Amino acid sequence: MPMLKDPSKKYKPFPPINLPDRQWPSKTITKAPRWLSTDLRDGNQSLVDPMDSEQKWKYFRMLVGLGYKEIEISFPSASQIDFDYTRRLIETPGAVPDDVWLQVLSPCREELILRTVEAMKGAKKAIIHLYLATSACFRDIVFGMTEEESLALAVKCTKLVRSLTKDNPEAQDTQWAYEFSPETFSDTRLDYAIQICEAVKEAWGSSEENPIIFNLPATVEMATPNVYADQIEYFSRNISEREKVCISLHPHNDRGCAVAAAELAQMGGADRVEGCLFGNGERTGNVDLVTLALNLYTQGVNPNIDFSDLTKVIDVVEDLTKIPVHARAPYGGQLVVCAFSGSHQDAIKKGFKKREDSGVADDENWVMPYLPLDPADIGRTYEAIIRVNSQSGKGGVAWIIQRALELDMPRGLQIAFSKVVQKETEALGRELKPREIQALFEKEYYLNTPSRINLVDYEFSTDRSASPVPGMEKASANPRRTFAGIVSMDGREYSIRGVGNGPISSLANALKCIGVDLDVKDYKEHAIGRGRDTKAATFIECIIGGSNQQQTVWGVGIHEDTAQSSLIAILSAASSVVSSQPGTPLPLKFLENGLAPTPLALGSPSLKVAINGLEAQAENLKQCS
Ligand SMILES: CC(=O)SCCNC(=O)CCNC(=O)[C@H](O)C(C)(C)COP(=O)(O)OP(=O)(O)OC[C@H]1O[C@@H](n2cnc3c(N)ncnc32)[C@H](O)[C@@H]1OP(=O)(O)O
Ligand SMILES: CC(C)C(=O)C(=O)O
Repeated sequence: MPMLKDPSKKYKPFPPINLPDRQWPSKTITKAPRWLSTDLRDGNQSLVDPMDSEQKWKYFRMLVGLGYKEIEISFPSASQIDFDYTRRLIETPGAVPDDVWLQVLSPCREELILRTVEAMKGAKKAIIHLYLATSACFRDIVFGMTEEESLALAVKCTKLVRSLTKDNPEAQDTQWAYEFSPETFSDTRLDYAIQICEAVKEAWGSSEENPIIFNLPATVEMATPNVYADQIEYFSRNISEREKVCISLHPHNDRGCAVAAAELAQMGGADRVEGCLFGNGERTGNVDLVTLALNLYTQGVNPNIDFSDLTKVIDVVEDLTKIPVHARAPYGGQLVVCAFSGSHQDAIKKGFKKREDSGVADDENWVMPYLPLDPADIGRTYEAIIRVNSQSGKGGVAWIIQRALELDMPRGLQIAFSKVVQKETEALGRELKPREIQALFEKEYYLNTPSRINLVDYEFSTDRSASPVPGMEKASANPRRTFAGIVSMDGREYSIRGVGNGPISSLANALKCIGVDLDVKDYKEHAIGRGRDTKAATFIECIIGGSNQQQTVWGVGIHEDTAQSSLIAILSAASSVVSSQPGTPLPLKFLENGLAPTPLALGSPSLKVAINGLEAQAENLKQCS
């Protein structure tokens, strides 16, 4: 049957709560609640294959390590596995830290309560948790009980627990606490929920030091989160001896709003939250404890749970539950601290740069586009933050090169190299990993890969008498440099010579001897590292081709010596020219015959050479051998 055109006959809207003076909307959460992890009970009971004792043991250790102090470990009357596991925890010395409460669940059935309490014998701190559904729907359909009958059963079972625990002279080594859940609370007539809890409180005998826990579950999430907040505030304002009561939340996620419901309901007065890591649990799950904790953290509130190594937590949870954490799960998802798209990457890169430049300490003032949390705080690396596919732009690519090689690429090089990356991602039809991008960069600019053209030997000489510009008198202000050296290209060696007003231009001019006609347009350098290990990184932008078909070519050089780094950058650009242009290098017969032929004269004059004038150009041609 298709979806109904008019669903209003089948589904009724949840009635609003009459609480005109509600206070919670103007409250903020300023401290962490008491947390109860029910991963090993509600989480476990909803797994295809519930955990065995060994797996529960491992999970428990992780929860303790994360900082949980109240852990619902089992439903001991359900299975021998759960019973034995409970015993093992209690009987193994040191397994349960002194400040951790073990909680176990039982229905309101005498024989099951007896078994449950028996399972907890000898525990240091034990919470016995009984549940009984109180909504009309459950009372009618499941139990066939009136409100009065349900109340009487809850009181009777509470008294039984009391007699077996805190009133039992033989059980005085244990510190007992009691939790009662009017299951389906959020669908229960509110005054009845309060009435049954009052009766249970009376039966248990609560105190301020050890308050009774009323766990008020949204067993099935049926309304918007504000309704749950109203229900909790109403309960909190109307239950007697509020100081002797701990109000606990247990939201399920049927409408996808469990986190919001838990947060608003804390504003409504709740003290404690029950849930599971990554929202495991019945159907759509219990409320996600990771999200709740890290939501608090990003508001500057310490959640008292340590998710510094969230990836490890994910590994353990996935391994034991056999349920993968969704790639987009808040905080934990594989994709949530990373950006693929160009404008996001650009903003994040600028954000990190600004943060670095401002010198702000790691634990201070997080202001970052697109990232509500510093990924480093939950153990995530930069590799996870920016990932590159065909949707990415220059910013993301530059970020990866910056992190991998410490190179601060000039904008023009970023644009040029991101086109190379784009081509590769499109050709492969997939994301490129940082290592692949680094390798592509090194190959493209001949870093760590043999360059087509290499310097074998060279020297510079300075001619202070020569005027760089014909007719200029004061030549010594701008001395001319001559590069003379041997380069190897594709296994052959050539002697080349060139004149310019600096090392870069003289080498660039000398390269004309082997048919590489490039003009230096821009030059940038910066230091890499500090102290003795400092290196220089040089980026040179060159122009090739005649005025009609000019192209930009980039060269990159890295060397301990700044001058060498510049020369390497020129050779890197020259190698790209040689590789990209058919017909280059020049036919060897020209080279072997000495002077370079016409193609040299056709290239556009370099800026430097233009200043030097045609005379220098002619001189360069003469230098080639
Ligand atoms: C919302 C929650 O998550 S509640 C926790 C749910 N977790 C589990 O159920 C996991 C463990 N459960 C089990 O192992 C079993 O269901 C047991 C041991 C509790 C009971 O097993 P069984 O006796 O075989 O009964 P069954 O599984 O069919 O449960 C239904 C019975 O429990 C009753 N029941 C359900 N909830 C409660 C309750 N809170 N108090 C008393 N009785 C209850 C039902 O009315 C029904 O009784 P009926 O058979 O007289 O009609
Ligand atoms: C036992 C109760 C607390 C429960 O799991 C629920 O209502 O979802």
